[in-house]
Amino acid sequence: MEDNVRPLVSADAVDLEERKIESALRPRTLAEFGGQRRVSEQLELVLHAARGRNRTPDHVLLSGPPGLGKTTLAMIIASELSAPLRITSGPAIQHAGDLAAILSGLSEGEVLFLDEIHRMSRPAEELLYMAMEDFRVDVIVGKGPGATAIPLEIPPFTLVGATTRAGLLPGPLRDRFGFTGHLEFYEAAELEKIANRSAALLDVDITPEGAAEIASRSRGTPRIANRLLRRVRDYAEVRADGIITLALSKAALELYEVDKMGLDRLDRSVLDALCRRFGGGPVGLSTLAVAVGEERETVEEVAEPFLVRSGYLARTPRGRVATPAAWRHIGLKVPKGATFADTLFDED
Ligand SMILES: Nc1ncnc2c1ncn2[C@@H]1O[C@H](COP(=O)(O)OP(=O)(O)OP(=O)(O)O)[C@@H](O)[C@H]1O
Ligand SMILES: [Mg+2]
Repeated sequence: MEDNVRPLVSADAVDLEERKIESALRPRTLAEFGGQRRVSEQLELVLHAARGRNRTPDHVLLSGPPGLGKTTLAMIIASELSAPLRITSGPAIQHAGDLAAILSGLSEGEVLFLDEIHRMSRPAEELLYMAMEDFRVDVIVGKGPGATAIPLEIPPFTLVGATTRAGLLPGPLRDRFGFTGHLEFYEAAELEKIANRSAALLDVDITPEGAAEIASRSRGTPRIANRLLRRVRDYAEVRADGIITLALSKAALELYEVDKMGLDRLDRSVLDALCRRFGGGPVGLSTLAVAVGEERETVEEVAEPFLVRSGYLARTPRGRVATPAAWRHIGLKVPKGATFADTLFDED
Protein backbone atom coordinates (compact mmCIF):
# COMPACT_ATOMS: atom_id res chain seq x y z
CA MET A 1 0.00 0.00 0.00
CA GLU A 2 1.21 3.49 -0.82
CA ASP A 3 2.13 5.76 2.03
CA ASN A 4 -0.09 8.77 2.54
CA VAL A 5 -3.03 7.19 0.77
CA ARG A 6 -5.03 7.88 3.85
CA PRO A 7 -2.92 9.30 6.59
CA LEU A 8 -5.71 10.40 8.87
CA VAL A 9 -7.67 7.36 9.91
CA SER A 10 -5.57 4.51 8.57
CA ALA A 11 -4.34 2.50 11.53
CA ASP A 12 -0.86 2.10 10.04
CA ALA A 13 1.90 4.42 11.09
CA VAL A 14 2.43 6.71 8.15
CA ASP A 15 5.95 8.05 8.06
CA LEU A 16 9.12 8.72 9.97
CA GLU A 17 7.86 12.00 11.36
CA GLU A 18 4.81 10.27 12.76
CA ARG A 19 6.92 7.52 14.28
CA LYS A 20 8.97 10.15 16.09
CA ILE A 21 5.89 11.78 17.55
CA GLU A 22 4.55 8.37 18.49
CA SER A 23 7.60 7.52 20.45
CA ALA A 24 7.23 10.75 22.39
CA LEU A 25 3.66 9.81 23.28
CA ARG A 26 4.40 6.22 24.31
CA PRO A 27 3.57 5.25 27.86
CA ARG A 28 6.74 4.02 29.62
CA THR A 29 5.26 1.83 32.33
CA LEU A 30 2.40 -0.64 32.65
CA ALA A 31 0.69 1.71 35.07
CA GLU A 32 0.74 4.43 32.43
CA PHE A 33 -0.51 2.10 29.72
CA GLY A 34 -4.27 2.68 29.60
CA GLY A 35 -6.79 0.06 28.49
CA GLN A 36 -6.17 -3.60 27.61
CA ARG A 37 -6.78 -4.32 31.25
CA ARG A 38 -6.68 -8.08 30.93
CA VAL A 39 -3.45 -8.29 28.95
CA SER A 40 -1.90 -5.64 31.09
CA GLU A 41 -2.80 -7.41 34.32
CA GLN A 42 -1.58 -10.77 33.06
CA LEU A 43 1.64 -9.27 31.87
CA GLU A 44 2.16 -7.54 35.19
CA LEU A 45 1.94 -10.95 36.86
CA VAL A 46 4.34 -12.60 34.46
CA LEU A 47 6.90 -9.85 34.96
CA HIS A 48 6.42 -9.65 38.68
CA ALA A 49 6.86 -13.41 39.12
CA ALA A 50 9.97 -13.44 36.97
CA ARG A 51 11.50 -10.58 38.92
CA GLY A 52 10.72 -12.39 42.17
CA ARG A 53 12.46 -15.54 40.98
CA ASN A 54 15.25 -13.53 39.48
CA ARG A 55 14.74 -15.34 36.18
CA THR A 56 14.08 -14.11 32.69
CA PRO A 57 10.33 -14.27 32.02
CA ASP A 58 8.74 -16.55 29.45
CA HIS A 59 8.68 -15.42 25.86
CA VAL A 60 5.79 -13.10 25.09
CA LEU A 61 3.72 -12.92 21.94
CA LEU A 62 1.65 -9.79 21.33
CA SER A 63 -0.94 -9.92 18.62
CA GLY A 64 -3.57 -7.53 17.36
CA PRO A 65 -4.39 -4.93 14.73
CA PRO A 66 -2.04 -2.00 13.99
CA GLY A 67 -1.80 0.93 16.36
CA LEU A 68 -3.10 -0.75 19.52
CA GLY A 69 0.15 -0.78 21.48
CA LYS A 70 2.25 -3.84 20.64
CA THR A 71 5.50 -1.94 20.19
CA THR A 72 4.66 0.16 23.20
CA LEU A 73 4.15 -2.92 25.37
CA ALA A 74 7.39 -4.50 24.15
CA MET A 75 9.27 -1.42 25.30
CA ILE A 76 7.41 -1.40 28.59
CA ILE A 77 8.35 -5.04 29.20
CA ALA A 78 12.04 -4.23 28.86
CA SER A 79 11.75 -1.17 31.01
CA GLU A 80 9.75 -2.95 33.73
CA LEU A 81 12.49 -5.58 33.82
CA SER A 82 15.18 -2.93 33.71
CA ALA A 83 16.59 -5.00 30.88
CA PRO A 84 18.26 -3.80 27.71
CA LEU A 85 16.11 -4.00 24.58
CA ARG A 86 17.08 -5.10 21.08
CA ILE A 87 14.70 -4.35 18.28
CA THR A 88 14.47 -6.16 14.99
CA SER A 89 11.75 -7.36 12.66
CA GLY A 90 10.76 -10.36 10.59
CA PRO A 91 11.40 -8.69 7.23
CA ALA A 92 14.86 -7.57 8.40
CA ILE A 93 15.88 -11.17 8.97
CA GLN A 94 16.52 -12.58 5.51
CA HIS A 95 18.73 -15.47 6.47
CA ALA A 96 18.99 -17.72 9.49
CA GLY A 97 22.54 -16.39 9.85
CA ASP A 98 21.20 -12.87 10.46
CA LEU A 99 19.20 -14.17 13.37
CA ALA A 100 22.06 -16.28 14.71
CA ALA A 101 24.22 -13.15 14.77
CA ILE A 102 21.59 -11.20 16.68
CA LEU A 103 20.97 -14.02 19.16
CA SER A 104 24.61 -14.67 19.88
CA GLY A 105 25.15 -10.97 20.50
CA LEU A 106 22.50 -10.77 23.22
CA SER A 107 23.49 -10.19 26.80
CA GLU A 108 21.94 -12.10 29.67
CA GLY A 109 18.36 -11.11 30.42
CA GLU A 110 18.07 -8.93 27.35
CA VAL A 111 14.67 -8.44 25.74
CA LEU A 112 14.63 -9.11 22.02
CA PHE A 113 11.69 -7.46 20.28
CA LEU A 114 10.87 -9.17 17.00
CA ASP A 115 8.26 -7.11 15.21
CA GLU A 116 6.20 -8.58 12.36
CA ILE A 117 7.36 -11.99 13.43
CA HIS A 118 5.01 -13.63 10.89
CA ARG A 119 7.19 -12.29 8.10
CA MET A 120 10.37 -14.10 9.09
CA SER A 121 11.89 -16.61 6.68
CA ARG A 122 11.36 -20.32 7.28
CA PRO A 123 14.98 -21.22 8.10
CA ALA A 124 15.22 -18.31 10.53
CA GLU A 125 12.03 -19.50 12.16
CA GLU A 126 13.48 -22.94 12.75
CA LEU A 127 16.59 -21.49 14.26
CA LEU A 128 14.41 -19.42 16.53
CA TYR A 129 12.55 -22.51 17.83
CA MET A 130 15.73 -23.93 19.24
CA ALA A 131 16.91 -20.62 20.63
CA MET A 132 13.61 -20.04 22.41
CA GLU A 133 13.53 -23.49 23.92
CA ASP A 134 17.11 -24.39 24.70
CA PHE A 135 18.92 -21.07 24.48
CA ARG A 136 21.14 -22.63 21.89
CA VAL A 137 21.56 -22.28 18.15
CA ASP A 138 23.29 -24.48 15.64
CA VAL A 139 25.62 -22.52 13.48
CA ILE A 140 26.26 -24.26 10.18
CA VAL A 141 29.83 -24.08 9.03
CA GLY A 142 30.79 -25.05 5.50
CA LYS A 143 28.66 -26.20 2.61
CA GLY A 144 27.39 -29.45 1.14
CA PRO A 145 28.24 -32.86 2.63
CA GLY A 146 31.14 -31.41 4.63
CA ALA A 147 28.94 -28.90 6.46
CA THR A 148 28.87 -29.25 10.21
CA ALA A 149 26.57 -27.81 12.82
CA ILE A 150 28.33 -26.18 15.72
CA PRO A 151 26.09 -25.68 18.73
CA LEU A 152 26.39 -22.27 20.25
CA GLU A 153 25.08 -21.37 23.69
CA ILE A 154 23.20 -18.12 23.96
CA PRO A 155 22.43 -16.35 27.21
CA PRO A 156 18.87 -16.60 28.56
CA PHE A 157 16.79 -13.85 26.96
CA THR A 158 13.14 -12.94 26.59
CA LEU A 159 11.68 -12.84 23.13
CA VAL A 160 8.82 -10.45 22.60
CA GLY A 161 7.20 -11.16 19.26
CA ALA A 162 4.59 -8.89 17.72
CA THR A 163 2.22 -9.68 14.90
CA THR A 164 -0.90 -8.27 13.31
CA ARG A 165 -1.59 -11.73 11.89
CA ALA A 166 -1.39 -14.31 14.67
CA GLY A 167 -3.16 -16.77 12.39
CA LEU A 168 -0.18 -16.82 10.07
CA LEU A 169 2.23 -18.05 12.73
CA PRO A 170 3.08 -21.72 12.49
CA GLY A 171 1.87 -23.74 15.46
CA PRO A 172 5.34 -24.75 16.69
CA LEU A 173 6.35 -21.12 16.90
CA ARG A 174 3.17 -20.05 18.67
CA ASP A 175 3.57 -22.88 21.16
CA ARG A 176 6.96 -21.68 22.24
CA PHE A 177 5.60 -18.50 23.73
CA GLY A 178 4.78 -18.86 27.40
CA PHE A 179 2.42 -15.93 27.28
CA THR A 180 0.26 -14.59 24.48
CA GLY A 181 -1.51 -11.28 24.79
CA HIS A 182 -4.15 -10.46 22.25
CA LEU A 183 -4.82 -6.75 22.06
CA GLU A 184 -8.40 -5.65 21.47
CA PHE A 185 -9.80 -2.41 20.10
CA TYR A 186 -10.18 0.21 22.83
CA GLU A 187 -13.37 1.46 24.42
CA ALA A 188 -14.23 5.12 23.87
CA ALA A 189 -13.64 5.93 27.55
CA GLU A 190 -10.13 4.46 27.36
CA LEU A 191 -9.34 6.41 24.21
CA GLU A 192 -10.59 9.53 25.88
CA LYS A 193 -8.06 9.06 28.67
CA ILE A 194 -5.35 8.49 26.09
CA ALA A 195 -6.34 11.65 24.21
CA ASN A 196 -6.20 13.62 27.45
CA ARG A 197 -2.84 12.20 28.36
CA SER A 198 -1.40 12.95 24.92
CA ALA A 199 -2.83 16.46 25.00
CA ALA A 200 -1.05 17.07 28.30
CA LEU A 201 2.22 15.80 26.85
CA LEU A 202 1.80 18.00 23.78
CA ASP A 203 0.87 20.91 26.02
CA VAL A 204 -2.55 21.34 24.42
CA ASP A 205 -5.63 22.60 26.26
CA ILE A 206 -8.54 20.26 25.80
CA THR A 207 -11.96 19.99 27.45
CA PRO A 208 -13.35 16.61 28.50
CA GLU A 209 -16.02 16.88 25.76
CA GLY A 210 -13.39 17.74 23.18
CA ALA A 211 -11.39 14.65 24.13
CA ALA A 212 -14.52 12.49 24.07
CA GLU A 213 -15.36 13.67 20.57
CA ILE A 214 -11.91 12.80 19.26
CA ALA A 215 -12.02 9.44 21.04
CA SER A 216 -15.37 8.50 19.55
CA ARG A 217 -14.07 9.01 16.01
CA SER A 218 -10.82 7.11 16.50
CA ARG A 219 -11.90 3.62 15.46
CA GLY A 220 -10.90 2.08 18.75
CA THR A 221 -7.25 2.82 18.00
CA PRO A 222 -4.86 4.93 20.10
CA ARG A 223 -2.66 5.69 17.10
CA ILE A 224 -5.64 7.27 15.34
CA ALA A 225 -6.72 9.13 18.48
CA ASN A 226 -3.27 10.67 18.74
CA ARG A 227 -3.26 11.57 15.08
CA LEU A 228 -6.71 13.18 15.15
CA LEU A 229 -5.69 15.06 18.26
CA ARG A 230 -2.75 16.61 16.43
CA ARG A 231 -4.88 17.62 13.46
CA VAL A 232 -7.53 19.13 15.71
CA ARG A 233 -4.79 20.99 17.54
CA ASP A 234 -3.65 22.53 14.24
CA TYR A 235 -7.17 23.69 13.63
CA ALA A 236 -7.50 25.06 17.15
CA GLU A 237 -4.29 27.03 16.81
CA VAL A 238 -5.03 28.46 13.39
CA ARG A 239 -8.76 29.06 13.55
CA ALA A 240 -9.34 29.60 17.26
CA ASP A 241 -7.64 30.29 20.56
CA GLY A 242 -5.90 26.91 20.77
CA ILE A 243 -8.37 25.29 23.15
CA ILE A 244 -9.94 22.04 21.97
CA THR A 245 -13.61 22.16 22.88
CA LEU A 246 -16.46 19.96 21.70
CA ALA A 247 -17.58 22.43 19.04
CA LEU A 248 -14.06 22.89 17.83
CA SER A 249 -13.37 19.14 17.62
CA LYS A 250 -16.53 18.69 15.60
CA ALA A 251 -15.75 21.51 13.22
CA ALA A 252 -12.17 20.34 12.73
CA LEU A 253 -13.07 16.72 12.13
CA GLU A 254 -15.76 17.76 9.73
CA LEU A 255 -13.18 19.71 7.81
CA TYR A 256 -10.94 16.65 7.71
CA GLU A 257 -13.95 14.60 6.62
CA VAL A 258 -13.81 12.15 9.50
CA ASP A 259 -17.41 11.47 10.42
CA LYS A 260 -19.07 10.52 13.70
CA MET A 261 -18.29 6.84 13.29
CA GLY A 262 -14.70 7.51 12.27
CA LEU A 263 -15.35 6.88 8.59
CA ASP A 264 -13.51 9.09 6.15
CA ARG A 265 -14.18 10.07 2.57
CA LEU A 266 -12.90 6.85 1.04
CA ASP A 267 -14.99 4.72 3.40
CA ARG A 268 -18.08 6.70 2.61
CA SER A 269 -17.50 6.65 -1.11
CA VAL A 270 -17.19 2.87 -0.99
CA LEU A 271 -20.53 2.63 0.82
CA ASP A 272 -22.04 5.19 -1.48
CA ALA A 273 -21.00 3.34 -4.63
CA LEU A 274 -22.09 0.04 -3.15
CA CYS A 275 -25.58 1.28 -2.31
CA ARG A 276 -26.32 3.84 -5.01
CA ARG A 277 -24.63 2.27 -8.00
CA PHE A 278 -24.85 -1.41 -7.24
CA GLY A 279 -28.07 -1.56 -5.28
CA GLY A 280 -26.25 -2.81 -2.20
CA GLY A 281 -24.37 -5.58 -4.01
CA PRO A 282 -23.16 -8.20 -4.21
CA VAL A 283 -20.47 -6.62 -6.33
CA GLY A 284 -16.91 -7.73 -7.03
CA LEU A 285 -14.03 -5.94 -5.36
CA SER A 286 -12.46 -4.80 -8.65
CA THR A 287 -15.70 -3.31 -9.93
CA LEU A 288 -16.20 -1.53 -6.64
CA ALA A 289 -12.65 -0.19 -6.74
CA VAL A 290 -13.11 1.19 -10.26
CA ALA A 291 -16.35 2.85 -9.18
CA VAL A 292 -14.58 4.79 -6.43
CA GLY A 293 -11.49 5.49 -8.54
CA GLU A 294 -9.08 3.62 -6.27
CA GLU A 295 -6.77 0.67 -6.54
CA ARG A 296 -8.26 -2.65 -5.61
CA GLU A 297 -5.67 -3.04 -2.82
CA THR A 298 -6.55 0.34 -1.35
CA VAL A 299 -10.20 -0.57 -1.07
CA GLU A 300 -9.39 -4.00 0.29
CA GLU A 301 -6.66 -3.10 2.76
CA VAL A 302 -7.48 0.46 3.74
CA ALA A 303 -11.25 0.80 3.66
CA GLU A 304 -12.71 -2.65 4.05
CA PRO A 305 -11.34 -3.89 7.36
CA PHE A 306 -13.00 -1.11 9.31
CA LEU A 307 -16.19 -1.21 7.25
CA VAL A 308 -16.46 -4.93 7.93
CA ARG A 309 -15.61 -4.53 11.59
CA SER A 310 -18.21 -1.84 12.08
CA GLY A 311 -20.87 -3.88 10.35
CA TYR A 312 -21.38 -1.76 7.23
CA LEU A 313 -20.02 -4.14 4.66
CA ALA A 314 -19.86 -7.89 4.33
CA ARG A 315 -17.57 -9.96 2.18
CA THR A 316 -19.48 -12.81 0.62
CA PRO A 317 -18.45 -15.45 -1.91
CA ARG A 318 -20.36 -13.52 -4.56
CA GLY A 319 -18.96 -10.13 -3.74
CA ARG A 320 -19.30 -7.20 -1.38
CA VAL A 321 -22.66 -6.49 0.19
CA ALA A 322 -23.94 -3.42 2.03
CA THR A 323 -25.67 -4.06 5.34
CA PRO A 324 -28.76 -2.14 6.47
CA ALA A 325 -26.48 -0.03 8.69
CA ALA A 326 -24.57 1.07 5.59
CA TRP A 327 -27.69 2.34 3.84
CA ARG A 328 -28.67 4.23 6.95
CA HIS A 329 -25.22 5.64 7.48
CA ILE A 330 -25.18 7.35 4.10
CA GLY A 331 -28.71 8.61 4.66
CA LEU A 332 -30.66 6.24 2.44
CA LYS A 333 -33.66 4.09 3.20
CA VAL A 334 -32.94 0.40 3.48
CA PRO A 335 -34.53 -1.13 0.38
CA LYS A 336 -36.88 -4.07 0.67
CA GLY A 337 -35.65 -7.38 -0.59
CA ALA A 338 -31.96 -6.51 -0.56
CA THR A 339 -29.76 -9.60 -0.33
CA PHE A 340 -28.61 -9.32 3.27
CA ALA A 341 -28.89 -13.06 3.72
CA ASP A 342 -25.59 -13.19 1.89
CA THR A 343 -23.93 -11.70 4.90
CA LEU A 344 -24.48 -15.02 6.61
CA PHE A 345 -21.86 -16.45 4.33
CA ASP A 346 -19.21 -13.97 5.29
CA GLU A 347 -16.02 -15.64 4.15
CA ASP A 348 -13.62 -13.46 6.04
N1 LIG B 1 -2.56 1.87 25.93
C1 LIG B 1 -2.06 2.98 25.40
N2 LIG B 1 -2.03 4.13 26.09
C2 LIG B 1 -1.55 5.25 25.53
N3 LIG B 1 -1.06 5.34 24.28
C3 LIG B 1 -1.06 4.22 23.54
C4 LIG B 1 -1.54 2.98 24.06
N4 LIG B 1 -1.41 2.04 23.11
C5 LIG B 1 -0.86 2.65 22.04
N5 LIG B 1 -0.64 3.96 22.29
C6 LIG B 1 -0.06 4.93 21.37
O1 LIG B 1 -0.46 4.61 20.03
C7 LIG B 1 0.63 4.70 19.15
C8 LIG B 1 0.80 3.38 18.43
O2 LIG B 1 1.16 2.36 19.33
P1 LIG B 1 2.18 1.18 18.92
O3 LIG B 1 3.23 1.72 18.04
O4 LIG B 1 2.61 0.51 20.17
O5 LIG B 1 1.21 0.24 18.09
P2 LIG B 1 1.52 -1.17 17.43
O6 LIG B 1 0.49 -2.12 17.94
O7 LIG B 1 2.95 -1.54 17.62
O8 LIG B 1 1.21 -0.88 15.88
P3 LIG B 1 1.86 -1.58 14.57
O9 LIG B 1 1.12 -2.89 14.39
O10 LIG B 1 1.55 -0.62 13.45
O11 LIG B 1 3.32 -1.74 14.81
C9 LIG B 1 1.83 5.11 19.99
O12 LIG B 1 2.04 6.49 19.83
C10 LIG B 1 1.44 4.82 21.40
O13 LIG B 1 1.94 5.79 22.25
MG1 LIG C 1 4.51 -1.69 16.28
